Amino acid sequence: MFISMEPSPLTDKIDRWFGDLLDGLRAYPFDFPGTASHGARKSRRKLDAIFREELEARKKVDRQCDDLMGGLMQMKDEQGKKLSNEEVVDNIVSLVIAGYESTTIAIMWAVYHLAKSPVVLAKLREENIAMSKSKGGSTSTSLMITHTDIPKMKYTAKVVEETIRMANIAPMVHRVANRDVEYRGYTIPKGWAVLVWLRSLHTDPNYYEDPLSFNPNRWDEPAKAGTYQVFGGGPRVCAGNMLARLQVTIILHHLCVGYEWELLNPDAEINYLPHPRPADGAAMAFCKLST
Ligand code: HEM
Repeated sequence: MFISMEPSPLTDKIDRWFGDLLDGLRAYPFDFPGTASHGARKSRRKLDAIFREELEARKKVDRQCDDLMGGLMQMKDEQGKKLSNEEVVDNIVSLVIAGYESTTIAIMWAVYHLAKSPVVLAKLREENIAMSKSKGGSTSTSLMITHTDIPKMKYTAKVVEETIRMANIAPMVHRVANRDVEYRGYTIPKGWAVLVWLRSLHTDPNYYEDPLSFNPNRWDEPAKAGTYQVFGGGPRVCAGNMLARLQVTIILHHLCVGYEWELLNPDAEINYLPHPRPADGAAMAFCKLST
């Protein structure tokens, strides 16, 4: 998908290097052997080398592939200028981390919460089966949903939003104070790095009643201004936020119309860094829904 590689021992290594990179992203930035940050930098260099080698090989024989690297190689700005090698590689690494891991985790949490919330799942299934039938599908056969169907799936949208709130996939964002800022009697001096702890916003009972319960109905009303920043905010707000919502919606449609599932370890411990996920990776058993 990213560079059209078949699964191999090398792709396993690439997976591990991306894992190291993620570990370092949310760790203290201490760059000496044994730290997560040091490991992340080493793995980043290995990823760069692999992607650069592939890029140069493609350029040498003018090979065009229908994958992310191929798309980035073709991109031009308004002046017709293409991306440099470094920009192609940086974009691949960023998109895997920002756009692939994040959505995968959102989908995992959606399925996790639904497994624990049969009433919500039943309501979600009802809406999605009705949508499927209206398009000529049967109770257990989902059809392709399109951009005209999605705005009609009001309950599904609430399930997606509640999943993303609860998941806190990006528990914090990084900022630098561009002026002295007074906050609750403290001064944050200009130039200081700041961690904005988004997770605490989304789990604050002042803003979300019973914040740790999975309750899509809370989205009957929009969140209070400034209290919902799952995709960050300002000019650097997540570039893929609508795509992420779309991906979770589509996969939930197909899963809830066609399948049922259960968590194998519903009480598994949750790890919060670098991304929140159950310690067992959310092991589940799926089976096709009987008609
Ligand atoms: C549920 C899934 C996702 C979550 C929770 C998420 C969250 C975030 C957050 C919190 C930021 C930082 C924003 C800030 O600093 O204010 C961000 C940045 C970004 N995200 Fe996402 N994201 C998701 C999916 C995606 C997808 C699917 C893509 C693209 C395919 C994507 C691309 C990006 C990019 C390119 C940035 C950097 C934007 C910039 O610095 O200008 N994200 N995301």
